[in-house]
Amino acid sequence: IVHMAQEIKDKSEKDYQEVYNAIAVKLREEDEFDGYIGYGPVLTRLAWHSSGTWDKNNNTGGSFGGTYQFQKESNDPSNKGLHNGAEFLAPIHKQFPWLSHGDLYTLGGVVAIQELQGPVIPWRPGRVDLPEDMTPDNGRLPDAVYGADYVRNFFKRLDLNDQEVVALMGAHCLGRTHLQNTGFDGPWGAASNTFTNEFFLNLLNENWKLEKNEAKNMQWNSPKGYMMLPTDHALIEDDKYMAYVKLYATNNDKFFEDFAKAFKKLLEGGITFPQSTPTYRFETLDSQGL
Ligand code: HEM
Ligand SMILES: CCOC(=O)c1cnc2ccccc2c1N
Repeated sequence: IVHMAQEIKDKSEKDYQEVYNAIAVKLREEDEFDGYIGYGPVLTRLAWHSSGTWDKNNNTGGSFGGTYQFQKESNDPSNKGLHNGAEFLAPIHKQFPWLSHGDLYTLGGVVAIQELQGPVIPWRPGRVDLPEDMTPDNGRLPDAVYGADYVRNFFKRLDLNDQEVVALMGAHCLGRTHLQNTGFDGPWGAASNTFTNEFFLNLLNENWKLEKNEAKNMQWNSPKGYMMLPTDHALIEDDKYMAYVKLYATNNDKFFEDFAKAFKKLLEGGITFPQSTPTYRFETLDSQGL
């Protein structure tokens, strides 16, 4: 299967910046969601989950077709809680009906990272909605209970290497686990809505203890009230991953640079863009003085 992005001839950078701003203003205004964490983290996870179904071996799934809009995908147990992000974006789709669902879900993640003071994520439009029968099967997203070998093997399907995997996992600086969504919980003074390299500093500096949580899942907890999933902790159990954890803990610019590249690659997996498709680097509200 080839997913050729369509050339959007009648929309300019200004039009897409207008969509960016509409999402960003709504994000700024609706700040009370999830105990004042806001919608940034769940929008980031929605962009990742709508892209993370891709299988490079047969080019099925991925962000192109916007199939998260169909219940077969949004009801995947792996997607529990993400309806909050989709409901947040629904009015944006009404306001800009010309934007495909795939472009909407991925753009939502770009706005979230940038408005939470993360790096600029270059983004290209042209994803085309696919019919419901093209929705990938459930079960393509990763479980949290396994170790480094599982993580490495899982991300091979998304064509992502060790360095890209560690950079991407840095997005776990945002938001929190919710027991009713995934069976993981956290004593949550630590939940953050600012994009930093803190995830890597925590991994290296906290005193982690493996404990069974209220849902009978094992997770790593620290006396200061932080938590890590087993797949998070795996990054300091494996020498190759550990090297990148140390790099990003000590070099925030390098983390931002590598995260931006890897997140773009994740959001574009499986898509062929025509030469003529522009790459947009959006302004944040702050940088526009808005
Ligand atoms: C091995 C790979 C991964 C696993 C097993 C994993 C697992 C999880 C789990 C269990 C949660 C808690 C969800 C909840 O309870 O509501 C979570 C949250 C989150 N994940 Fe991941 N994740 C992975 C990779 C990623 C990647 C690659 C990104 C983005 C680049 C990401 C972004 C997020 C964000 C932003 C949240 C917070 C969501 C919120 O606060 O509602 N994760 N993840
Ligand atoms: C920087 C403080 O946050 C963390 O160390 C951290 C670690 N793993 C997570 C895994 C899933 C969701 C949120 C997570 C999270 N917020």
